[in-house]
Amino acid sequence: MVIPANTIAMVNMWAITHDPGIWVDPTGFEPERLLARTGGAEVDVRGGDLTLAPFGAGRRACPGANLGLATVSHWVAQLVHRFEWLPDVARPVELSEMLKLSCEMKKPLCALAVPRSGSSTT
Ligand code: HEM
Repeated sequence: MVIPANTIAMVNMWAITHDPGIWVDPTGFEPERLLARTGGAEVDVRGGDLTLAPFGAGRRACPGANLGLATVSHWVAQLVHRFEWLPDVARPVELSEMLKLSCEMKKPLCALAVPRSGSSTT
């Protein structure tokens, strides 16, 4: 195969992360599949394992990966700790996807965040 000069080539991460040859039930929402302690796979998300590379890999991999992992974990922990999350009946969760430059949710994810009693929201 000849790839013409100046072609912009992109890795199809969606196809890799939905490959049934790698993932059991690839479209199922099972975050625990990535936790070794719950029987999931031990995946190096920092680019050492191309079955899942949210920060890219190789020379141009994300230099902010460690900061990203620390801050996102912190935000999620704070949001779960400080709020109770309830479904928004007017806007139910719909997991359909839409392919743009990256894969996005077709409909925005909406939920009601209710401060937990005794928890300061500042
Ligand atoms: C969860 C958070 C983050 C995710 C998922 C993410 C993901 C990515 C991805 C996929 C790339 C492209 C890698 C490639 O081309 O192979 C990238 C590049 C990059 N990221 Fe991040 N990133 C995150 C946080 C950050 C943070 C916190 C910083 C800076 C403080 C940062 C700075 C950069 C820079 C400068 C590049 C370009 C690297 C280059 O082209 O050489 N990222 N990121």
